[in-house]
Amino acid sequence: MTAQRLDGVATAATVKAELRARVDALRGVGVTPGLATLMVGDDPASRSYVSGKHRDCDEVGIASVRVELPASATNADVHAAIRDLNAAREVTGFIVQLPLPAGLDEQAMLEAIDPAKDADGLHPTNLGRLVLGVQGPIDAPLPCTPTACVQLLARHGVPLAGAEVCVIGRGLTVGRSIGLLLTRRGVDATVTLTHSRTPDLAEHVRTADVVVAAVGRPHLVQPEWIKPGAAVLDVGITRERVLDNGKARLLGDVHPGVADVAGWLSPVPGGVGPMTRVMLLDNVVSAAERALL
Ligand SMILES: Nc1nc2c(c(=O)[nH]1)N[C@@H](CN(C=O)c1ccc(C(=O)N[C@@H](CCC(=O)O)C(=O)O)cc1)CN2
Repeated sequence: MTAQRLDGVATAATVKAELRARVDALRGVGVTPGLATLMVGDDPASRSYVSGKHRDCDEVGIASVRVELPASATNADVHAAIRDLNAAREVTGFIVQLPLPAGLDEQAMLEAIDPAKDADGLHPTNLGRLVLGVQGPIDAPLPCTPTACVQLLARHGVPLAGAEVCVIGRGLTVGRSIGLLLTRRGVDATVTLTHSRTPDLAEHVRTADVVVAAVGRPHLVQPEWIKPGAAVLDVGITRERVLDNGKARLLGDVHPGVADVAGWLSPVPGGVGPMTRVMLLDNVVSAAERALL
């Protein structure tokens, strides 16, 4: 079997076209959605992700503002920048790019963001709404990578109702919240959350109809772990230095041989990553729409 590709680039292009129409409608009533990014330090991967977010904004007509602080910034400096963004009228939503340099209190920064402007959906109030199952006419911001995973599966027709999902990884941006989305009414999957200390990890994966690998350990998930025909989402990205051409090779958490067993597989690059970026735009546009209600 050769798995069907869960194509994040093509699906993101479809979502961007939908977002462009929503942005045009907002502009029609005098509202321009605006995203700000706050980056501290000079991590090359973070810099490239942040640049991608601004390019995406340009493509769909969202205004964007880039705020940068040096790696030497203190907790007080970052708090001050967050306060400014909370107050900035032209900023509909913003993110603090993670990870922050060592010594900065990541949790305190996320909590300092105005929940109404939390474009990442990682503020405790918004995660709490997800736990409580609060759903309004326009959802509160949802965490971007988990929604990216659900959308990528749903838009490729992967059945989720009644599916057994095994999530590997308990990190903030994916593992801790994806189960809440997958078990929502209307999605109706059954979720097992595993992590690097789970004994017999392979046994949990073997019974899953859908596997979400988000641990950041290259090629951890082996072909013989996968139930034939299962859908496999590769969320991990590790940069391996390739010195010949100076470029880094990107490795996912899933061994390439999984493509011979799985029914669907998201590639790295080109799978969940591009979808994560459009889900961020969706949160920004939704925040502007919510403000009009
Ligand atoms: N504030 C946040 N910080 C971080 C998040 C997040 O959701 N919010 N997630 C990751 C990084 N990230 C977004 O910020 C992100 C990572 C990767 C991609 C992506 O498109 N990857 C490409 C490969 C690009 C490359 O590395 O060359 C792909 O998979 O095709 C988008 C967003 C941690 N920080």
